[in-house]
Amino acid sequence: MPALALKTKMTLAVSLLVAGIALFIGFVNLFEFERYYKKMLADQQFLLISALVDEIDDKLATAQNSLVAVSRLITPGMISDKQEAQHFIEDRVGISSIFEGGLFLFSTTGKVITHNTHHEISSNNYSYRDYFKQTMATAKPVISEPFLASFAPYNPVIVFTAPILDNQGKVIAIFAGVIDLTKDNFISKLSSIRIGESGYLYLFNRDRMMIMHPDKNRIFAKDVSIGTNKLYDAAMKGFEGSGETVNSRGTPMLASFKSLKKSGWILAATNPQRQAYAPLVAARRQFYLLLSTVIGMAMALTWLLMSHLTAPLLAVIDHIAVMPLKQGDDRFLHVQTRDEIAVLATRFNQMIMEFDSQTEAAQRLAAFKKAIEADDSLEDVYVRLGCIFQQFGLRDSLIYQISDDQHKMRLIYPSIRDYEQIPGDNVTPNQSRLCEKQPATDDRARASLIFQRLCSPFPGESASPYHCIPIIAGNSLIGIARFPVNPLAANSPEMTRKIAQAEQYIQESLPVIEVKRLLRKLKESALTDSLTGLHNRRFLQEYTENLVASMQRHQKTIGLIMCDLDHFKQVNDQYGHDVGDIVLKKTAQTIKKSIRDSDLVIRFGGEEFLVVLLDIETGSAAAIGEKIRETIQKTTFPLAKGTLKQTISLGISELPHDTDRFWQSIKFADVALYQAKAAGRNCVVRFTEAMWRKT
Ligand SMILES: Nc1nc2c(ncn2[C@@H]2O[C@H](COP(=O)(O)OP(=O)(O)OP(=O)(O)O)[C@@H](O)[C@H]2O)c(=O)[nH]1
Repeated sequence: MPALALKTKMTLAVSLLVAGIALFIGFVNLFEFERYYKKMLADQQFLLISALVDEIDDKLATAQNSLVAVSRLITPGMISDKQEAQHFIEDRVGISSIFEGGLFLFSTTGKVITHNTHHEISSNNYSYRDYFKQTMATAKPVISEPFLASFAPYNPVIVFTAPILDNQGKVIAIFAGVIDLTKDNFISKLSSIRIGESGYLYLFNRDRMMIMHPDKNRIFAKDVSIGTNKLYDAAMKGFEGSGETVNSRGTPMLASFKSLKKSGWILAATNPQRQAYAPLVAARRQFYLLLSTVIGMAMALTWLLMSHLTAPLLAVIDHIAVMPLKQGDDRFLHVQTRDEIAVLATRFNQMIMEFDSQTEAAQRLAAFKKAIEADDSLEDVYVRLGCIFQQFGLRDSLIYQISDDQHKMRLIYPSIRDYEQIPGDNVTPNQSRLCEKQPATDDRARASLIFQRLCSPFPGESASPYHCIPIIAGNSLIGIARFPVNPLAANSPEMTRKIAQAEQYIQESLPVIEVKRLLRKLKESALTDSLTGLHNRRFLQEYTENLVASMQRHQKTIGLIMCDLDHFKQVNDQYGHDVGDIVLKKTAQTIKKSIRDSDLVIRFGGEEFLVVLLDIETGSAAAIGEKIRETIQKTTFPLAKGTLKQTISLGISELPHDTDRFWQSIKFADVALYQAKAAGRNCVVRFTEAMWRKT
């Protein structure tokens, strides 16, 4: 099925609706009208023949009564005197006009005594005729069935009889009047009556014989055989009324039947349905014409209306089609209507705004990712995350970093320098019930790491709860972001949205955080001596210079002590390398313990350690060196069997006293160490300029 426009669909729908309603109403009315019209027509037709039947019955009765009245004037003398009878009949002008077929006086034997016709019929005997027999038998007036006269021109006739009785009531003669059906009289007149254009009347008797018919040839015919005309058959059985039927010639007719009282004959009026119902056909045609006009107008009106109504919608469609070419405010829809199309336009505009805000959010997120990738340190990333949370409106958010062993958490945002008293710093994660890391033994437990719900405050914090988002890298909890919330609005849509945003930024940061963590670890391992855990020479190169420069800016004194175990080769040779390693580790720990935490100990070479003393009293480095030497000397190194004693030689220099150049100062300490070795080892030698000149 082809795709139809909304306008077409609506037009079709409305037209169908109008057509349906119009058809329903029209057909109901038309049906009622047709029913009423047909009934009215049938009733009228029946009324007409009823009136005619009454008239014919009246006429027959009048004719018969007139005949009987005249018959009473006939005397027995007239019956025996043919001459007198002849005069009597000829004088009966009035009755002759009714019985224009002739007046007859019959003897009781059926002989014609006299008559007033011009035919020679006196010798005929009519005792065989039914009307004669019946009159003689009943001594009552009779109207005969039609029959052909026995004299020329042998016309169809009806005979009325009136018996002439003697004093005893015995029939002594019969007076008869003949009605010639071919002549102009009240019966033959029926054939000239027309119903409408081609409807007509006919008269038939109970023998199915046609008495009167417009078609003269059918008079006396018995040509309506049983079954050819159902109403005709019904009339034979006594039906009186009107109805539709098909006549013996196969034409559908509206026919009415009514029988005459006097003779029992049946008068029929029949009218071809085609003609009788012609007004109905015209009405039906009018109806179809009207219906087509109404549907046509409905279609045209609907089309116009829909064109008007869908115009804004089409404008919306056109606008959307060229949307990719538009920019800025041009992308928004402006609809003047206040209907669903306006709602559609509003939703569309909202969608664009939503799209814009999402694009902006995506761009912000992309910019954020770029920024954190460029950040130097992990701390910078966390600080940037914290700033973003502030931008979302998540004020006073906190970000904790979890130690690798998962036992300590340290506040990393806001900077500890700004908020030193914030509770939670160095609180173990376990102390906050909901922030604790679940053991990642199975998938469910792992999933439980990704929770996001209200945290109870840490011990010592105010009672206000937090939303908590764990920061998880791999299977490890590496941080926790906490957002203080108003308990009443903890789960408000606004808060949920902000937390979801924070969650998204954390998720997007995770790869960068992870990479930076790995890099840091890598770097730390590169700067650390794996045997002793001390910083190595590379660390010295990368970091110490800055530190020393800062000290110099603040005019602080830095002491450098170069330490070297005495005869260490022998330890290796005598006890093996493993023991040598143990000695080195313990020496490192011993040196570290002998100085301040803020001082640095570097594994400078194989069995060589460089101690960098920060911010010392000028000239005090040698004393610290001496302290180290003494401590080493007193230290007992345990062996598998027995113990080992070890001494150490130390060379001292001071910055800026000896030189203001760091690496040169190290060199001076090394020169002093050389002097200590030369002096017999297990001693501390302070660098002097003379030593430098010697080398
Ligand atoms: N076990 C062990 N030995 C090391 C390590 N690094 C350097 N050494 C050894 O330290 C010894 C240093 O020997 P030397 O430079 O001859 O000096 P010394 O034997 O201490 O003698 P003096 O310094 O002159 O007192 C060498 O035998 C190195 O193999 C280490 O990491 N472990």
